[in-house]
Amino acid sequence: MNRKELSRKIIDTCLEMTRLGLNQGTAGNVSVRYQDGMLITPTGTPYELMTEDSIVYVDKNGKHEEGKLPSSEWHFHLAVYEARADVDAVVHNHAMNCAAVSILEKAIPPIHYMIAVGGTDHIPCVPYATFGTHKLAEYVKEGIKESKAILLAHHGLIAAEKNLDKALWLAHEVEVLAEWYIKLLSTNQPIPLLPKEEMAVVLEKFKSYGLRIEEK
Ligand SMILES: C[C@H](O)[C@@H](O)[C@@H](O)C(=O)COP(=O)(O)O
Ligand SMILES: [Zn+2]
Repeated sequence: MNRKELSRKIIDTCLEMTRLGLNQGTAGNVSVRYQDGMLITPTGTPYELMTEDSIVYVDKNGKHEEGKLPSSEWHFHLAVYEARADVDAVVHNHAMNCAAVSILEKAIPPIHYMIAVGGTDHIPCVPYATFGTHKLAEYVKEGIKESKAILLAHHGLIAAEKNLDKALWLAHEVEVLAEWYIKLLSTNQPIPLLPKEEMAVVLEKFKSYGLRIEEK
């Protein structure tokens, strides 16, 4: 895809993220790896007002093109691309249930085998740091090596995948897991978890299982 097509795809992903109920207002941001850096949504801009020209190129050193302001979270988007050569798209949101679990500063444990979507047996939660900081990017860089989906304490979710469709799919799956977890916590009952051995089996199976769509 050329830059214009990728920019359109970024905006469509943002709009779909809101349509799926995974975000609200101007929260969240989306990027794709591009040349030696990335294309990313602009800061503080309602998704429905974005055009292809609004999308900002940021190089691998964090230098952005003139006349445009990238998302305040450009540090952690770059950090994801540095940490993982296997992902080319990043979605960040403040989805209701993911944010709720992140406020508890909890990882989502193996309540259901779909927890394996991130590539490990839980969805980690990285420590809190102020939005838009190097500190937050440092935490993200470590966390994302463990799992393609991570919670940011007192903030929200990051999902990284090979393309935007897959990253959004992952974000949606994790929001469902987070909703189940919040419901389970509210029962005040002990929560049975899948054993490590079973999660190892599922994780192995997931290596050859994936979303069978290629991005258009
Ligand atoms: C304050 C921001 O909303 C922050 O939470 C950031 O993480 C976010 O989600 C949206 O910021 P940008 O509009 O700068 O991408
Ligand atoms: Zn945010």
